[in-house]
Amino acid sequence: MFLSSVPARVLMRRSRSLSPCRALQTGHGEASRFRNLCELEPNRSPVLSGARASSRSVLSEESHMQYHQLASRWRTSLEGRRSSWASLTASGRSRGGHQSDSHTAASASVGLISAAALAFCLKSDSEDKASALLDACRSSNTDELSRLLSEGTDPNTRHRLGWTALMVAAMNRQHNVVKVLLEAGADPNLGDDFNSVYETAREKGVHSLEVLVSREDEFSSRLSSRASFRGCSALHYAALADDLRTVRILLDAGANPTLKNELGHTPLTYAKEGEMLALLKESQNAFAEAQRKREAEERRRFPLERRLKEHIIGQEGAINTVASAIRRKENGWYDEEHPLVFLFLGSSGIGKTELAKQVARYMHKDIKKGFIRMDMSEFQEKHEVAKFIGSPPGYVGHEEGGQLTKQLKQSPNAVVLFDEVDKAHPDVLTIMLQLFDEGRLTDGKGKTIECKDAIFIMTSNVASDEIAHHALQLRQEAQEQSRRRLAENLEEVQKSEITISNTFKEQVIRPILKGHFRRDEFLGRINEIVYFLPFCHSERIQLVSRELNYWAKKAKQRHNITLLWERPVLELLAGGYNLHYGARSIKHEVERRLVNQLAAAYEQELLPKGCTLRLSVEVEGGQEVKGGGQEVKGGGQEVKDGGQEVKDGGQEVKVLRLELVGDDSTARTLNIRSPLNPDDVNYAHSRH
Ligand SMILES: Nc1ncnc2c1ncn2[C@@H]1O[C@H](COP(=O)(O)OP(=O)(O)OP(=O)(O)O)[C@@H](O)[C@H]1O
Repeated sequence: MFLSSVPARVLMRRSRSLSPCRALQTGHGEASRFRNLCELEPNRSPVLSGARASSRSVLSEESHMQYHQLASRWRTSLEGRRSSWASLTASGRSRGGHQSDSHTAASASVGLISAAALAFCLKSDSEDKASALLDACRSSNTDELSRLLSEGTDPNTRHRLGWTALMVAAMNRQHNVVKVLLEAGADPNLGDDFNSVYETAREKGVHSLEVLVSREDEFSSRLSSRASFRGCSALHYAALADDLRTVRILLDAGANPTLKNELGHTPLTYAKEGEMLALLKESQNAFAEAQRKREAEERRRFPLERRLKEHIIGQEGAINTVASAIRRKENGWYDEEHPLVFLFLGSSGIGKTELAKQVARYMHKDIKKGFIRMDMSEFQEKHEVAKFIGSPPGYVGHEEGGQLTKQLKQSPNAVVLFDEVDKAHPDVLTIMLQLFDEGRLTDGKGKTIECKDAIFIMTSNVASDEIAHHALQLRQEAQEQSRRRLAENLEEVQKSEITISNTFKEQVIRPILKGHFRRDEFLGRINEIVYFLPFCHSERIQLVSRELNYWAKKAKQRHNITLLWERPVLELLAGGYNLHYGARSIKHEVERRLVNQLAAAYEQELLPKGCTLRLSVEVEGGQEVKGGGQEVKGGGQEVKDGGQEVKDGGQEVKVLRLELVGDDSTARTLNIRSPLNPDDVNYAHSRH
């Protein structure tokens, strides 16, 4: 069945004359430069001489016979389909403006078909233009190219198999075409999506011969069918084509010579000796230096601490420790033989994972590739070691590889999070120790992955109660000290950073860690133990604020509803804080008290589109708690940990009320019925 989709031209191909790229392969021992690009065929250049890559080499004699028979059928059927569409389109066009009344019913159905045909035509028109543009690039038809561009055809047009027009021009040494495309706004730094012929055929679900023929006819016949070209830029292709002029034009237009393709090679790897090599080397160094300076300047102007604080509330000590260690690494003040290793300690939901993610986002713009997360509770049993780094040959799962090694192989400089490391089996810890010590890891297949540039972050809740208790104690002492000094603003005292003492670390935390991990050398390989503290009152208020802003944005975007609130609302919701669940308890409290009500009100159609809702706090029984935007002092009203209601004097229960604000600023309390009890009209005033 597959064979029927093979174009006839596959069968008609003749050998091509020797390409000008032959020198690349034969001259001056250059072939070794290209070796890595041909992973599947070592020692062969991705640039071939003559027709070596032609489909003939793929086609066996037997297949030839089959194709001869099947190709004519395939062509007839395709042509049949094309002509029926063409006649449909023609009838659709000729009918326009000439419809007679007597044919209304018939023409309605024909009109429908015409519309479909027209849509088909419009789509195929833009596809035609794209393919005409690619053709014009390959044949150096600059007049046709300019015409197509002036008609609005995208200069970054891609072939359906992945390459761009600029790549076609660069590979075919068409420097005039390259110039026209760049002037029209073509991006010189786009990467090719084309893999090898076989991989691309698999990914696109088409026959490999069809891919091979397209690649040869519509891109270049001088490239290996087996090598992977994914990630190659126009500059890579210009270097492969040994076209110095095009390389210069691309560099002048801002092409990045440090861009690596999927095999990790810059264009320089594919340059022959001489002027091209010197030019690419020089521009690669200059580009890297300029980039380094830009990044250093950006780091100075916008330090890591500031970036982290934009996303993380509180945890100043943790942020400063991590940012300092990363600054040492970035500026070359670190031990290059070992990767950076952190242990994040603290209770649940206080930002350990969030900080690791933000570090990954800072180090690698692409967080998907730059962040690896391993849930260590999945490696509690001895036999689960195999899942971690892969099974040895002959064992089940050998082919699959290990969860860690598979990901590390793809990004050896990633930020790796080992969540709940205390749950891992001691044998897994032994592997981690080797990883931290040597900066490399050998997988089940015996392949070694170098990862000295990775950053490893372990998290654990071990000793979290002790840390939380110690922090609360320190805060209380700071408050009392402040009171003694007759400090007016207790909020400031709460905000001020408290520092975990070395005595506490050595005398309380270290023995707990030692008792748990049982290995001094494991703890010895950790560069920094980072302490995460429970949130103080002002931080809880910030967490609530952030959460409310999140929901207000959603309400606006989804339902055009404006949410307004004042300080007592923040205080009320901050009361839901639970020491053991951290920021998660605040999220939960906002959902429980506010979002549930909003959803019920919406369902009961109490929220007109574009309305304004004011949130307020009411003491059960009817009296509103006035905030008036005034600061409520943190020390005055104690907010209890443990998710209990805020009670004043142990009697009053405060509830969240939703009011609809009219155009004349009058407010009307919403009567939301309990979803569980439709008759309960006092839902808004009852506790959930
Ligand atoms: N300090 C913080 N600042 C802002 N958001 C936070 C902070 N701490 C936690 N959060 C939010 O709370 C949620 C849980 O946080 P996170 O995953 O970082 O917790 P954790 O400390 O790693 O806890 P666990 O040990 O349970 O994994 C996340 O949505 C996160 O954005």
